[in-house]
Amino acid sequence: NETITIKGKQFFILKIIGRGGSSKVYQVLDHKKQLFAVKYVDLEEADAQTVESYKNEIQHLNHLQLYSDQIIKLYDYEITNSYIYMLMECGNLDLNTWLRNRKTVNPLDRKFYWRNMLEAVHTIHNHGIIHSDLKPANFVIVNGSLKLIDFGIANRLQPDVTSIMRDSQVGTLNYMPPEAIKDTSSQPGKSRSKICKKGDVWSLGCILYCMTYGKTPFKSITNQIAKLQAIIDTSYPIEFPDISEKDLLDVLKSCLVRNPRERISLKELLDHPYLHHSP
Ligand SMILES: CN1CCC(Oc2ccc(-c3[nH]nc4cccc(OCC5CCCCC5)c34)cc2)CC1
Repeated sequence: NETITIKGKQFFILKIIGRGGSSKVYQVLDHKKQLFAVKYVDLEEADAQTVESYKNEIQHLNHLQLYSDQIIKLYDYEITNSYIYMLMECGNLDLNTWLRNRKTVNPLDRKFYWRNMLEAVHTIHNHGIIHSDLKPANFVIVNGSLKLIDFGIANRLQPDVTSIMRDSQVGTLNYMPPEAIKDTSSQPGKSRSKICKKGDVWSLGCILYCMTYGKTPFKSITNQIAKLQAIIDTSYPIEFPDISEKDLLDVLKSCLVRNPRERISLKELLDHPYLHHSP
């Protein structure tokens, strides 16, 4: 069986969890049979800017360990000119897979997971990080609670079409905020518009919408251009079928406001009755 050595410690590969363009995530065991996730990044093809973005993500992940349990644990890492190894906490399941496997989400799980997501994103915002590409695949369930596994800082290494991380929802538009689509200031391609924290609130709202209604607000529009148009079209109404949890309905309507200035803030979401009142 294959092994990986990080800072002199040997790990036994159990299986591959996911793979991207030049990155792979393995489930491994150490000599004490403790389970870990190891993220491997091949830097041979990476340009200096990409290497820099990975180092930046690792520095932030390493620093934010101290601030919240809802950030995935990073135990150690090894960076050379040709590869990166990150030794991380291993979860049971990513939220995207978990959502895909179930029709409905029970209200208690939904509220608990919402609290976890808010805490994780509040933590990165407090340290000046705006994810700007939040989706269920960025969260993993570890012993029943959700943890954020990446900050959207590291460039998406050019995914070779064959092994694109199919479960990681790379490139989905279903969680994209209107202002990111309309934002003409950022030059096309490379730099996603990280214009403001409210964009992450819209994406989180789309995740909660999916946990409430079983699909994201614009899921039914399959044509990508039509989908982008609907997201920015204020005359295209987002449907909010009536539900018994009125606080939840208010959270959804407050997150999915197209004007970022009128959209609820993360701070207000943390104080919202949905998190504090029983059912
Ligand atoms: C489809 N199948 C996949 C494996 C398994 O789900 C996961 C298990 C562990 C994890 C994980 N833990 N720590 C992790 C630390 C970093 C990255 C991680 O994943 C990355 C990427 C893997 C593909 C799905 C999106 C996240 C990490 C994540 C998914 C069961 C479902």
